[in-house]
Amino acid sequence: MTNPSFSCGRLLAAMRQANPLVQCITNDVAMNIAANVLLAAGASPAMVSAEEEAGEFARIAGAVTINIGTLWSGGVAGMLAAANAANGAGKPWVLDPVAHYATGFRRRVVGELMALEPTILRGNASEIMAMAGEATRGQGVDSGDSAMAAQNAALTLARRYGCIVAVTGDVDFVTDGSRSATIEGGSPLMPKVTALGCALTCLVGAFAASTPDQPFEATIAALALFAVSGQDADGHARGPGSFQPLFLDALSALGSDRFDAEARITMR
Ligand SMILES: Nc1ncnc2c1ncn2[C@@H]1O[C@H](COP(=O)(O)OP(=O)(O)O)[C@@H](O)[C@H]1O
Ligand SMILES: Cc1ncsc1CCOP(=O)(O)O
Ligand SMILES: [Mg+2]
Repeated sequence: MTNPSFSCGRLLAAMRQANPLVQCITNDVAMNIAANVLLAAGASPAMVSAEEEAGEFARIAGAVTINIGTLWSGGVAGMLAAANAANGAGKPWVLDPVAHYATGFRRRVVGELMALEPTILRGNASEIMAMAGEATRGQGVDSGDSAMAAQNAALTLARRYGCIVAVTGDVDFVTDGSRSATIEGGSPLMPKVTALGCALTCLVGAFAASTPDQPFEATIAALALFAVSGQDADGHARGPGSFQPLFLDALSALGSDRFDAEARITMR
């Protein structure tokens, strides 16, 4: 167990300097908070999902993120077009398989998207465990499992699909199948604010866009930024309602030096 050999503060500074354009194909619940999270952190979000333009836009974006939270049949072609275009242009893309275990439609679409080999898969513990074929206690979009319990599933998926897997919860876990890291921090109020996980998936896209050669490190930095900012907001929040604006303020206020000092990352 060691400290990371890279600086999250430097990755944050690089991301802010690049102000990367991130194409977010996300769900109807997450649209607003995800865009605000990216703006507060220092990236440039664009919610572009229609079949007619999703592929064309992916070629000019720095990264694409795809989230199936409010899946409907008319949305699938745009997701596939964006993922294919990202692959064709050598851009990283991130998949968030929200509640994929709940219905056959979701399972089928996630299967089609996984076949296109996302750079990074980000889900809560129940989603990651179910994707590896394990029994879970997830209920709809909410996890019923701890991220610690999902570590083996994350390793299995990273090796099977050759991607980075990020599983979030009270403690986050990131792996590329050989290297792994845990990230501590955050707040118990975070799962009480809807779509924060979806917003985090978009933020992973922002870091991957500015550091495309290091998707493992980029993913850790994004999760650590949420962990430190969540902890900062928790100290002042009175509940989930006041937490959300405090969290946006904390994301934008965090400087690189304090980020490096406060991030609790352990390489395993
Ligand atoms: N009990 C908790 N304590 C601290 N942070 C948490 C807790 N649960 C979730 N988080 C944080 O909330 C964010 C969203 O994660 P999660 O709730 O697992 O995703 P989702 O919203 O997709 O279910 C992550 O940054 C995660 O670390
Ligand atoms: C409530 C809800 N219903 C469909 S998507 C969604 C948001 C889920 O957000 P998260 O996965 O970040 O909890
Ligand atoms: Mg989620």
